[in-house]
This record gives sequence, C-alpha cells and structure tokens, in this order.
Amino acid sequence: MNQNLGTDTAAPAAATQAPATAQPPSGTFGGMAARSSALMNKARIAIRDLDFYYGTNKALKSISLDLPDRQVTGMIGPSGCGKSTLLRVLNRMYSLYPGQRAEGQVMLDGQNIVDPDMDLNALRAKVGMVFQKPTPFPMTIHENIAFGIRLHEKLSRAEIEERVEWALTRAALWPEVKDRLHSSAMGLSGGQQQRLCIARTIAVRPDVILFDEPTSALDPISTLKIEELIDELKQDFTIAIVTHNMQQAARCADQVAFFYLGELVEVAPAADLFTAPRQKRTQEYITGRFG
Ligand SMILES: Nc1ncnc2c1ncn2[C@@H]1O[C@H](COP(=O)(O)OP(=O)(O)OP(=O)(O)O)[C@@H](O)[C@H]1O
Repeated sequence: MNQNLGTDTAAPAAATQAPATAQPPSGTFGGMAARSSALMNKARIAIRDLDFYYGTNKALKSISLDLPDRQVTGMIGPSGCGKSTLLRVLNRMYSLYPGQRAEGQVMLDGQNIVDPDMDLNALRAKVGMVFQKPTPFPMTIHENIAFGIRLHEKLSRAEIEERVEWALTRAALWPEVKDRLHSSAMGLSGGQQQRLCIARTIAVRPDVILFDEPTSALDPISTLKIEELIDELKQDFTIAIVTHNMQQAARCADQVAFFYLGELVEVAPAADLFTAPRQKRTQEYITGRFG
C-alpha cells in the first residue's frame, strides 16, 4: 500500500501545475506560493495529456495533473466542466460504456490506467470511489463491508471480522453500529450510510479514494463528519474530491484544481488558489462571477 510512484514515469505536468516534489519552484511564484508548494508530496497518480471522449464529444482536453501521495486534491469548476469525467477515468468506470474512450497517460505504480490491457479488478482494489448519494447494498451492515473484502482477498473468518471492525473504526462509524452489525444497512441515517460506503471502500485497503460530491445529499453535521474523516484518512490514502462547495474545497483540500469546459485552468495549493489565483477565469469563478 502507498508505494510512491514518483514522477519519473511521466513527463512533467503542465505549466499551471505546482511541482509535486519537495522542491520549491524558482522564480515563477511569490514567496507564499513557493512555501505552500513545498508542502506537496510526490505524485501518487500522474496524469499527462489526457483526452476523454463521449463518442465525438471531447469532454477532457489535454489534462496534466499530479495527485500527491497522501494528500487531498479538490476538483472544482462549473457544471459540465469535466470533474466527474476525470474521476470516472481514474477508476476506468467509463470502460463499461461503449463509445467512451480516453487517450493519454494516467500513471499509477508504473502502469497506465487507460491502457486497454490494464487489469480492472486490480485497479478497482487500488482505486476506490465514494459517490454523491450513499449507495449501501441491501444487506446487513457487516455484509456491506465483508462482501468486498471476500471479492478481493482470501482471508480467514477471524481476519475478516478484524478487517470489518478496522474499516468501520477508520470510517468513524464503529461506536454507532457495533451492536447492530447484523441489521440492515438501509436502517442507517444518510450520513451513517455515507460513512458505511467509505468503510466499504477502505476495507479493501485501496491506495487512492475518489469522492464525487460526497456530502451534497447530507445535512451540515453529517457533512462536517465526512470532512473530518477525509482529513483523517489522508494519513493513509491519496484522495481526490469533486465538490461544488468552495468552502469545502478550502477546508478539505491540500491542492485545488479548477476546470473549465474540459480544460484544467489552474492547480495550486488551496490557500494560494483561493487567495491569489493566477488565472483570470479562476478568479472570476471563485468570486462568483459565473458558474
Ligand atoms: N454519458 C455522457 N454522454 C455524453 N456526454 C456526457 C456524458 N456524461 C457527461 N457528458 C458531457 O461531458 C462533459 C463533462 O461532464 P461531467 O459530468 O464530467 O461534468 P461535471 O463537471 O462533473 O459536472 P457537474 O458538476 O454538473 O456534475 C459535459 O459536457 C457533459 O455534457
């Protein structure tokens, strides 16, 4: 888990990307940006010149972006700019749909995720996804977690029990469900269901977790819990979160990427992007002039 990829497997990211190394950039940025950039870890996923097509509609245009190891990348931008499409590339969900295709490089552990030969089962064990609407399976709380573990690993019964407890604890749900593990997951509240989905995702011990607007269906208290959880989980997992909520991006993300019409306009450490964006379009978006 969490072996560093490094950036040696791919060409450097686009000019708008702050380097995902411990080296502060020289010259180009002001002192604050340089200090913040120095906080970015090495890339866990390195995206280079990625194009994506829905049939003839090009939804992503030459995207180059690093997801730093064990840090949170926030993805923001107006509706239809390609944020969810990018997440769907990172776990190859698009492969289920004929006519959808990606070109370019998305490097993880020395392999190109968009390569047709990529082993999709292995990829989905490494890259987990949490959706907008909580989607527990109609089975018990325990089975929701154990089911995925059994699919990916051969563990003894005792090891499965241990992993179930570990995942529910990491997802900050264990104290609330430990006495009702064999009740239906459908009886949990929306916020609890979303934490169950997070537990289900981390139970197979992925390296990367993708969150697609994970709190948009939740109340403010449940939202806060999920945000705190994301902050906790980044100690062990590399995280990408798509959100329409800029305060959420500012609270959760180490770096933020702003997309517009299928292009990556700018990526920077969160504090810099929200206080000193370098691109006019970013500034217009974060000040509410469009979107
Ligand atoms: N299944 C599809 N078939 C054809 N075009 C699609 C499909 N899904 C998305 N698109 C198009 O791809 C582009 C990017 O959509 P995407 O859903 O990635 O945007 P988004 O930034 O996630 O939007 P939102 O914030 O509204 O969820 C849009 O132009 C959209 O119309």
